[in-house]
Amino acid sequence: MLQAIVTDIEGTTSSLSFVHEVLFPYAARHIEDFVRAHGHEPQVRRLLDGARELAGGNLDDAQLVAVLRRWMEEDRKVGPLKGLQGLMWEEGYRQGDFQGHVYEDAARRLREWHARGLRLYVYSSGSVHAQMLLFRHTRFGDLTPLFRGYFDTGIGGKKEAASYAEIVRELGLPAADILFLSDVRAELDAAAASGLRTACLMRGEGPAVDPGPHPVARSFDELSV
Ligand SMILES: CSCCC(=O)C(=O)COP(=O)(O)O
Ligand SMILES: [Mg+2]
Repeated sequence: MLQAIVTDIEGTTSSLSFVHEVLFPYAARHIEDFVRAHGHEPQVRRLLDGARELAGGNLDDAQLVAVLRRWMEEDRKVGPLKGLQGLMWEEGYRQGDFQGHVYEDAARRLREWHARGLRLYVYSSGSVHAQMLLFRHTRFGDLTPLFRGYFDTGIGGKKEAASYAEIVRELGLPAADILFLSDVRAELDAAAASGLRTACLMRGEGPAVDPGPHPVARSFDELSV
């Protein structure tokens, strides 16, 4: 029996264009000022040090900013970058520069599934902080009360079966009672390898994906839940 749903964000609950045309450019524009203004704060310093270590060099902050901008262009899913992006987006949400994009069908079905007692979780490469900000500031209001928990790459990469095995362990449910939703075939393959049910969201944005053996839905309305 289905007991829990774990959902991806970009391309699944939310549009690719919001992430790539609003969030990423906002962070790229603000990174330099952000590092100058907040680089001395322990949380930001830790993330910058983590990025410097990953970059493998003895870089000063200006060089590091250039590396972080390149990583954003390459859509690198690395923890320190994702952590810094979340902190920068916080200001954007607070100032009303943008709202978190969530498809209408996703907001409605998440509410319905929550009311039916299904346990809902998020698993995204964006930091947990960034995930909560997005769902807190939507045109449908604050959706964060719908979710029991949030996972980011701290638990492992989204294309690795071990990450889903760890999520199953944390949820304390049989893997077969958990449905994972994503628009990325490799993520769905990894979840299926750990025994989760899967469904591939194909919302018609971006290049068409080969869903392989995964059931396909064009919106949350087409999911058999
Ligand atoms: C958490 S909001 C921003 C999404 C993001 O930064 C990202 O990299 C998208 O990753 P996803 O795993 O949701 O495809
Ligand atoms: Mg996605």
